[in-house]
Amino acid sequence: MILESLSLGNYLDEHMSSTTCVLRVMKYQVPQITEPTYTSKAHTDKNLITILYQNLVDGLEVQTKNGEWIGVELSQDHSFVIMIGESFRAWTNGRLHPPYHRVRMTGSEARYSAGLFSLFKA
Ligand SMILES: O=C(O)CCC(=O)C(=O)O
Ligand SMILES: [Fe+2]
Repeated sequence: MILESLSLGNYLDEHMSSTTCVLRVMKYQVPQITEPTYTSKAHTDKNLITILYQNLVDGLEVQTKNGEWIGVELSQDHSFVIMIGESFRAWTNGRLHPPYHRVRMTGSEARYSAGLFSLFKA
């Protein structure tokens, strides 16, 4: 869909055959202090596209263009967040921008998330 919107639909097969995916499951421990803690530093992903799933405990924050951090609120419990990474920015000659994001932990429950990271084959 992204490629089609950039009139790059003809490159879809080439794209699919030159990329691979890594699935990573993450656990964020309950913070030891009562204030909210940032358990992942603000970053952009370096791969092509990331598909994220967070299980029950929210915490993902994304930075807007004017520098404001907003918590990602999903419309339904079992929704996915899709973000592009730096490789996709390079691949589209800077037409799309990967978002800075981080994870903010509050409360008393550990947080689990799963990320499917697509990247160019080595
Ligand atoms: O756990 C999350 O929701 C975000 C993880 C993340 O940003 C990453 O692994 O690059
Ligand atoms: Fe990330």
